[in-house]
Amino acid sequence: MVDNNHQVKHQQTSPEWGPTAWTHLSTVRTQSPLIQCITNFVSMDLMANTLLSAGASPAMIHSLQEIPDFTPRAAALCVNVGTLTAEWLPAMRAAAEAAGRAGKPWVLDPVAAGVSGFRLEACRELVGMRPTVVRGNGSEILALANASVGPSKGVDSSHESTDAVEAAKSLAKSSGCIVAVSGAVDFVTDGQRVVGAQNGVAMMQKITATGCSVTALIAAFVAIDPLHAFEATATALSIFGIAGEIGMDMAKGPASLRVHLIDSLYGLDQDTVVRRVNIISFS
Ligand SMILES: Nc1ncnc2c1ncn2[C@@H]1O[C@H](COP(=O)(O)OP(=O)(O)OP(=O)(O)O)[C@@H](O)[C@H]1O
Ligand SMILES: Cc1ncsc1CCO
Ligand SMILES: [Mg+2]
Repeated sequence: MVDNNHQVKHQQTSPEWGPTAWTHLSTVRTQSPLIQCITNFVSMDLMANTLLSAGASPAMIHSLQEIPDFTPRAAALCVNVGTLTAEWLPAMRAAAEAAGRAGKPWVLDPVAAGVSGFRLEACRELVGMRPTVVRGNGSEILALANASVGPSKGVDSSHESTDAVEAAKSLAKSSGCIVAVSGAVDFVTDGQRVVGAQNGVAMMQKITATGCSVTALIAAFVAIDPLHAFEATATALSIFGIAGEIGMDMAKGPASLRVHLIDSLYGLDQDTVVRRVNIISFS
């Protein structure tokens, strides 16, 4: 499907993705799903504001003591290991378990999965608890799929997303999760099907926590369409990318893109979404 020169073969476009993406976004706006986020200190602000501007309701609630009461009431859970410590891991486990028991979807962001044995083991344990979706950058998905700690740039990717498509497929097959790899093309796979969302701008990589934030947006989309997690993951990635594209027209650099991205996500209308969604199938 993707050869060594990163040339994608057997592409197929589907006219249904635009209307599906609009249905997902407008349903998030009308239902305003409550999304529990256990996330890193860097991403809390952008993640919460991304969810709010999309119409969802974020709650950064991470204490172990509150999980039994709170997690079953959330529409979905987002777990992000960006600033992981041994003290935070029990809350992540407990929330994942509580979401699973309540039948609520949950999404894992395996930030910097390959930088240490501690982090890799924690991520692999969480993947074993069967998140609905795992979303990482190329290096993170490769580290998880290969169970390898290796030289890396930390939280940033040193791989293209195309480098990790086969790893994503094998991780999806072995875990039973939907796996998404972000980058110039955001790939989504269930182990069989692969689609690529081709929206977004490169400058989004220069804003910390855009990846974390799109993972939370995936949680919101999956919350309102849990039976179609594959599709909801692809449309969330595409919508976030479109917000970045429109935001970029007004931005002077990363700081102003961060502001305009949020404003653009808030202001997206049906015509713009249907016209700009660029998701293709590889089969
Ligand atoms: N070259 C690119 N062109 C277009 N969009 C991109 C590009 N690189 C990244 N993006 C977009 O930027 C967002 C973040 O993706 P990225 O792969 O940088 O995540 P990440 O490394 O996990 O980020 P972080 O850890 O800072 O949250 C995604 O929406 C992705 O589609
Ligand atoms: C920069 C950074 N360090 C730990 S988490 C995080 C946010 C992007 O993943
Ligand atoms: Mg990340």
